[in-house]
Amino acid sequence: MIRAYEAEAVRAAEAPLLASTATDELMKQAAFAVATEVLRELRRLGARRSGSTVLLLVGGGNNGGDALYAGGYLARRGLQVVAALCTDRPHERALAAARSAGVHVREVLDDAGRPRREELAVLADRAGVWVDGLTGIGARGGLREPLAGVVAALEDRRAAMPDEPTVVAVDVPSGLGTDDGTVPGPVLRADVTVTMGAAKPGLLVRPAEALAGRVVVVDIGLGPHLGEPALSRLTAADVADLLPAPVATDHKYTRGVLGLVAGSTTYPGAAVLAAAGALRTGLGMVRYLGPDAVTRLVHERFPEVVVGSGRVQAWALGSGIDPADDARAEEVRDTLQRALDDGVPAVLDAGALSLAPDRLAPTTVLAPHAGELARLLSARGEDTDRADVEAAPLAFARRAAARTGAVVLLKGPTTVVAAPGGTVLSQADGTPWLATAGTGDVLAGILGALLAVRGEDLAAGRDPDGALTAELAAAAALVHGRAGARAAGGGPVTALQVADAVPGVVAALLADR
Ligand SMILES: NC(=O)C1=CN([C@@H]2O[C@H](COP(=O)(O)OP(=O)(O)OC[C@H]3O[C@@H](n4cnc5c(N)ncnc54)[C@H](OP(=O)(O)O)[C@@H]3O)[C@@H](O)[C@H]2O)[C@@H](O)CC1
Ligand SMILES: Nc1ncnc2c1ncn2[C@@H]1O[C@H](COP(=O)(O)OP(=O)(O)O)[C@@H](O)[C@H]1O
Ligand SMILES: [K+]
Repeated sequence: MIRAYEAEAVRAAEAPLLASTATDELMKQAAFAVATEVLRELRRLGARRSGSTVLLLVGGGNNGGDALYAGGYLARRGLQVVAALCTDRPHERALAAARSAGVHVREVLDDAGRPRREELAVLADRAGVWVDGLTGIGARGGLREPLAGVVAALEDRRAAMPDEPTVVAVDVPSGLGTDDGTVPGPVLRADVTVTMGAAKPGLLVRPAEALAGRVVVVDIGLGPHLGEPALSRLTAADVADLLPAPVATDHKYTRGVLGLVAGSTTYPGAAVLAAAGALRTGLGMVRYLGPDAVTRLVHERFPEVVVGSGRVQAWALGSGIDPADDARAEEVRDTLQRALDDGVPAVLDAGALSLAPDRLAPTTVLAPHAGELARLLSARGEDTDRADVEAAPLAFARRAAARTGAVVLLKGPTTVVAAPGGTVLSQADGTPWLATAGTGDVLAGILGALLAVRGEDLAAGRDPDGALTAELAAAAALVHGRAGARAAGGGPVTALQVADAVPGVVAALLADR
């Protein structure tokens, strides 16, 4: 599990260590890790960069201090290091250490405190690696001047350079929304982010995540002082522990039955895709409820699907259902109401999202994409649209979970899962090739199967804050993403191929357990 902590939690965890260690000891550890990554990047880039300069971009806080100490280590290793001071109050001890190690120091603000763009451009052009120590977790809101101007100038320069420099961010790319994952203004995009003590939420959710590059977490001993994470990301090992592996004494009813209300004469394929997702994930049985024509189509592909109602451990509702189709809408509403009354978990996709009552259960999963989430909240009196949700998916997933009392799985290039009890997870296991019609239906099936298989642990009030439900939703996103990547193999993929790749993904996850 990768755990991410907000700035305040990291600060609180640092406090006892700062009190008990020598002056700047933690900062030097952080700086050493930054220097190590710079050297690794230079090695990776090879001879082309070996003679090149390292440029330190130094702001006025401890983040700049990290960069200066790192520059000192690099200068002692024989590298050409230049520090561009973008502040009139650099960290004094770190600056002295950098100078005595041979770092060349340049002030790049004029007397009025504005960036000297030309001087900055010359320094930027000469350097193969930029170390971003402008701001870290101490920054509040979007970057102010002069740092906003410094970043804008550097981004302009980078765009004009034939050979882009490698940017190594200290702790977080400067300007990024560390806690909320937003991009509130100019941000210096990084290739590598060396982050101290623990990951930060903004490094694991979009749109900020996309500007952080490869994230390296440096252990500076905060572990025992950190509490509950603000956000987590499941790894393959975590998902393997959540997955349904049958045992010798199992039979189809002990493994879990999923009830599927999906597909319509307008969108018949959605039923096939959701059934495929569920069956390929592995469960006891799928019971399908839908129009005859759709049932025939499902049976052509999957004769093992059982038709008609009966006892189930979970429901998957809504894929390919038009809420304007009154008869089907009523069927979804009735089924959902019974599930809520009986404490049976359910995943609501597509058409079911707009049919959900105001309050749901923590074992109900809403699975919208950004546009659907905006509609869901708008129907509950909020004035939002898709662009708002895409700019702050973490905040919107949390808000929707709090508003509905359900777990919310917000789909996108990174999938954010928020539970009403506060658990938040984010998964980025897929490929952009998944952006094709029908893959969401497959995901609903995969998640439905996981809810059915773990139905006993979720039944009637057993997951009151939605924490397990949220983990299963995140696990479904990981399995779906990996299946997409595996099936695509670097090229196009269809939704049914994604489902067909799921057994291989499940087998690989279980084999590594
Ligand atoms: N403590 C330690 O020993 C350890 C600390 N560590 C490191 O310290 C970092 C935290 O350091 P920090 O608390 O000094 O804050 P930091 O991120 O440098 O920002 C403050 C500077 O930014 C400025 N600024 C603020 N907001 C701004 C804005 N919107 N736009 C523009 N400027 C803005 C602010 O200016 P001011 O508001 O004072 O005018 C001030 O100059 C952390 O990320 C990690 O790298 C680790 O090495 C572990 C050991
Ligand atoms: N750019 C992307 N990168 C990775 N995964 C994506 C991307 N775009 C969409 N996906 C994934 O593909 C699926 C699309 O689901 P959805 O929007 O419901 O499509 P549909 O309704 O056509 O089935 C989701 O699981 C989503 O996370
Ligand atoms: K930084």
